[in-house]
Amino acid sequence: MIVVKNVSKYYGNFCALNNITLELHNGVYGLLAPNGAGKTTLIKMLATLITPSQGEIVYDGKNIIHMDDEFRALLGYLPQQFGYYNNYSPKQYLLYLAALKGMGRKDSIRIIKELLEKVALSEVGNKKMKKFSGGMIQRVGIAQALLNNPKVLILDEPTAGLDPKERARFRNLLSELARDRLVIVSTHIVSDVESIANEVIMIKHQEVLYKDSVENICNTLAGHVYETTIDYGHLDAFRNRYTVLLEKQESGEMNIRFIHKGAAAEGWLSVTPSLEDVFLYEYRDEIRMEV
Ligand SMILES: Nc1ncnc2c1ncn2[C@@H]1O[C@H](COP(=O)(O)OP(=O)(O)OP(=O)(O)O)[C@@H](O)[C@H]1O
Repeated sequence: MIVVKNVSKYYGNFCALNNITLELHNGVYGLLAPNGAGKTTLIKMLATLITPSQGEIVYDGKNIIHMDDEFRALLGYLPQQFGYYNNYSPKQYLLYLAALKGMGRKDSIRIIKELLEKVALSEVGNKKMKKFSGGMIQRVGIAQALLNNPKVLILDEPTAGLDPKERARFRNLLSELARDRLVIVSTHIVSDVESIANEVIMIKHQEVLYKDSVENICNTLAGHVYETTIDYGHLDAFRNRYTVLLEKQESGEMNIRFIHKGAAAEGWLSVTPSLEDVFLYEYRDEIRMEV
């Protein structure tokens, strides 16, 4: 079990994370927030690549910084951009990394064979990676993070650049991997974690906004999400009055999904909130700034 205890991180005077406290057990945790919210900062602290300015992170009661190599032996980490050699095959690359980790050659060959099967790359194990798709490269990245059969697997934006089919395959792989370990996946894409995360952690204004099941997070908007159809001409007024989540034009009219916390008007259909609704609502200011 990992406990993040009152952790803050400053870059100079800039506070990237403020007083974060989290308890993490086996299973998949989705770390979900827009770009710049501090996901990578938290993940790098969990991977001992940077140290908290305040507070501490403990694994089974021991500070992970003091554990040093003992913690890194338990850790598998896939950074946002991982370095690999185009001219290597997955087998060559993984053998090279295994040697760096001090693993014996015979064991490495056996483990790499199993890992390539797990990430469905056995057939291309000897092919140079320069012809691989983004999804295939990410699967090599996961294989390298699994080399030491880690108890804690941390993946930073692992689905960036993947197409929907590769994303789906990736989700299935993650659920399987989380059966007997703690998996933390950071993403700004709701659908990456919605169906597989046991809990979703959302960060806002440098603090933990939610750490809960998808269902409970969705329930924070229960009774407040509606759909309706309006004339195109009323759109601006509607946008000014309500928090619009989605707009879809259909035969000259606008289908709108929106939030309202007061009484409903006639013609509004109350709908079940989704995680996407919560994401769009909670990060509406950040998202507007990005557009
Ligand atoms: N080394 C650094 N020095 C100064 N500021 C930094 C540093 N690293 C990150 N930041 C700032 O801290 C904030 C959080 O960054 P972080 O990379 O953790 O966010 P993120 O949620 O992972 O976003 P992204 O997915 O874009 O990396 C951002 O405002 C970023 O500009």
